[in-house]
Amino acid sequence: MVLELDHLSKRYGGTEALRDLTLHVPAGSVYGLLGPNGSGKTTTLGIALGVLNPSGGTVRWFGQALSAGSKRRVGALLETPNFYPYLSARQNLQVAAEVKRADARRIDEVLETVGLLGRQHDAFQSFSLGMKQRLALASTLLGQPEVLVLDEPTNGLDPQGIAEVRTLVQRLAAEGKTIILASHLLDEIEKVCTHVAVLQRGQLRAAGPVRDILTSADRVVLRPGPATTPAALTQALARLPWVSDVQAEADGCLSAVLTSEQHPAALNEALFSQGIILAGLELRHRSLETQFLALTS
Ligand SMILES: Nc1ncnc2c1ncn2[C@@H]1O[C@H](COP(=O)(O)OP(=O)(O)OP(=O)(O)O)[C@@H](O)[C@H]1O
Repeated sequence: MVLELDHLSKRYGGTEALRDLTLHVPAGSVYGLLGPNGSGKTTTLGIALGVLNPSGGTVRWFGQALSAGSKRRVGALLETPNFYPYLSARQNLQVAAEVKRADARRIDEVLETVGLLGRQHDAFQSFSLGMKQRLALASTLLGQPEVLVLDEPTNGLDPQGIAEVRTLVQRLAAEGKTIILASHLLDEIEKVCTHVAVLQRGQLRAAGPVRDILTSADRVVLRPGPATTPAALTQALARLPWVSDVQAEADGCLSAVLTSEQHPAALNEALFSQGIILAGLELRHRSLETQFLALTS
């Protein structure tokens, strides 16, 4: 595991910002921390990075307690950092390289990575918010971190800026970096993350691969044919181990959840072989919003 947070708690006076939070980030994952404002994402990242002290619990990076050595392997972007408005992108990175004691010869490479090589001589103040955010990422990349920690990296960006930052995150992940990303946007988590932890009021609601947490709950709605009673259909469904959570719907219909490998057509076939003829079969996608609300309600 790249990062192991175990039983973290955090109190700010009377506010309990985190309660018994345990989450483990596998190497190579793009790990999303998803939750509404105030759910404890920033607090979690702050504790992980050692800028906030937890009230309880432990933080381990690469299997060890946080140290100067492990900090060097982690790059963080918690808020848009201050660059010099009149200096160019390149000049700002030169300053950053000096502050971080990073190799200034890597400036071309990081500018290329974030797609700003062509704008390297333009003043920071002329940049769009998305470009500013990409320059911030470039600055973080100067230290060649293995892990990137990003807090709401697309906040305040227009759709194009959002798309640029997302593409960049995906590109960095493809290069093998582990990325930990806090966001209140489901859509963002679904588009870029492999794993997600859902936080609500400082508590973990669910965690695991995005596919399991956010998209496994599509339901199939079955309308029995004229010769089939709902009871017979229920019995037939009970014989299929890959069908779960059968529920009655309006108009004598039933709905159920299939394991992710199974296609609705296979269900139709399996029921037909038991002598059940359906008058209708329809896949009902639960919107991510509905799933998120269900997780956090
Ligand atoms: N310095 C502080 N003093 C007191 N309370 C705080 C402090 N920082 C955070 N909190 C509280 O802790 C809780 C979690 O806040 P946190 O910023 O971690 O949430 P978040 O999910 O990152 O939300 P946001 O996206 O709004 O930053 C909130 O109730 C917040 O008001």
